[in-house]
Amino acid sequence: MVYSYAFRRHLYGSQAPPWAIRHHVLIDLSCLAIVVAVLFFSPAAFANQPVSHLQLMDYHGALPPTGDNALESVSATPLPDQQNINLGINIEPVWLQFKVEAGDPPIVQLNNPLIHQIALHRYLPETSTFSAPIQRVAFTPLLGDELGRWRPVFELTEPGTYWLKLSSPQALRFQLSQTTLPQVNSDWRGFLLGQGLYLGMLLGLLVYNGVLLRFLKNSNYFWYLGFVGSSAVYFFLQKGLMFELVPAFPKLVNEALLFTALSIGIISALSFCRTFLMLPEQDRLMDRLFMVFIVFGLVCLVGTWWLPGHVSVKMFSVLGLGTMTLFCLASWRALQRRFRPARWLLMGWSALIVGCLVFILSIYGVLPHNLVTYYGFQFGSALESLLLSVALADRINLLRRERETLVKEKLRFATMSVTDGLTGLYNRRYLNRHLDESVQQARLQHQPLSLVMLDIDHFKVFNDRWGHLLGDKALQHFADILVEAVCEEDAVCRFGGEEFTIVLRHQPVQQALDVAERIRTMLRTTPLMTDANQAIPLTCTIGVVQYQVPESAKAFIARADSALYQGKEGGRDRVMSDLMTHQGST
Ligand SMILES: Nc1nc2c(ncn2[C@@H]2O[C@H](COP(=O)(O)OP(=O)(O)OP(=O)(O)O)[C@@H](O)[C@H]2O)c(=O)[nH]1
Repeated sequence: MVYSYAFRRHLYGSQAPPWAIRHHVLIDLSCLAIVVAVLFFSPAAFANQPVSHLQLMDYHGALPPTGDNALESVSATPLPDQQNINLGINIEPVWLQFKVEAGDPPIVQLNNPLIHQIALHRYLPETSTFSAPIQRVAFTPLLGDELGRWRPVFELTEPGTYWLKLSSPQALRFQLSQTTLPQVNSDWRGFLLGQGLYLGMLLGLLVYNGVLLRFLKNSNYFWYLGFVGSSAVYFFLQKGLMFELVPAFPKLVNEALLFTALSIGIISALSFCRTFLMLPEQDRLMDRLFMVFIVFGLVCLVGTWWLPGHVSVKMFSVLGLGTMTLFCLASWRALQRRFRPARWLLMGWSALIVGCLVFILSIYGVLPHNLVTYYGFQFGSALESLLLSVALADRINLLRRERETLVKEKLRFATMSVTDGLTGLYNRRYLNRHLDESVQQARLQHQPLSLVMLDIDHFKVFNDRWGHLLGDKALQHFADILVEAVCEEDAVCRFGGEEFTIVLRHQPVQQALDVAERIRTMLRTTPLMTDANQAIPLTCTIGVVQYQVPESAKAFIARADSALYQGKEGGRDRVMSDLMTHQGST
């Protein structure tokens, strides 16, 4: 809704037409209704019942307390939310106590595979002591034939009081529920299917954008791949899938790898955003902040292998929150600069933030605990990866369009630089270049080359009598006749003032004389028509010469000019060459 409002402002400014407001309000309300419906009516994440009488024990020893009054000696606090447990970060072991009653479902499972140490003991009332740690249920792992015992699932057949020890440098957030074995397996299949879909989608994006990187060689794609690849690795490790492949994989290494993937992901995302929004060129302040966070990300990357887990968690929380804020701020500022593809970026990061928020709010019980909220972060990440891919495509499109416009502009300027503004013919600059090339070609290929130089007669008198504006029209009229009289490959140029030239490649002087005569006759028989429909006769004098090796282009022009001059001297309205004279009627 916020974006809808922002885009409305962006699209229409302050003068949004009423229909646009109605139309956006409708979209806003529909979005809100869909989000609320999905959040509240999606299937429950784990349709299992919580364990009963769950209490947090005020005891932090490594082993359960012993002695006659072992249970009574430790004070206990019932947890406010028996289903979704959030005990935060704890450096010392945490002990929980719960009860299993006759008739309860036999399986107790804890749905966080990353907790370093989980030990479950049954209280033995006869001796006032605790049993040895209870073995986890063995499952057939996804790959291989061996049985794995890495999942925190216990089969508790005997009613009684149980003590659960948890120690982990990560935040202790989980659900502890009672269920049946078929339900555990069904949940697990659903979970694996979801993870498979997520990882499959990311893999598709990786391959697709990897191919684009290969062809487009654009650094944005490199950072995008870094980000999506790290997200895939992060969730693979965070959801405990590594233990599915290698049940004995050390938890500490899993955790360090998880944070490594997270920092590489954040560094890639920061670099992606930086190059995507062209911050070094467009937003220096944001660019500096991004650089600070990239350095911080590197520090976290190294630190995670050396620092205690709970310190890493805090550092990454600051890094994550700071980065998210920066993304939104930089994208917003880019939108203000009217950089359109930034909207995809803004939507992508927002999807991740919203996903994250939904997840956190469900932990605190504000939102219901169901599939959407439990996997909110992952949903957000999937949506974000998709939107960023769209953002890349949009940006590449924009760049391509910009490049096409540049090429067109370049072509337009190149054409303008060799075109005469009044007549649309080639100008003197073009003539010089073209004649040089033609002379070279004529020399090398031993081909004839002719030059025709034309000048409107008594043009000064024409201007004086009819004015310069009509004089301009007369020049355009003459230019039209020249273009009509010659072939496309013959270069017709305005030499300057009322003087024109035609370069006739591969043509000897005899043919050039025919062309010249044709022009002279056409001009004579096609007077200039004024707006008042008055016919004004025009004539021209033409000098024609054939190239003679080894003269220069300059000397070639000078000879044509001289032939023209002779024609003027001879009485005008005629074609002259240094070989022969064609005199027309006057
Ligand atoms: N209207 C108009 N006049 C131009 C343009 N360029 C040059 N002229 C005019 O063309 C005239 C050329 O005059 P001259 O060089 O004396 O030649 P002329 O009057 O045609 O006499 P001859 O060439 O000897 O027949 C000048 O009056 C220029 O002002 C132009 O772009 N538009």
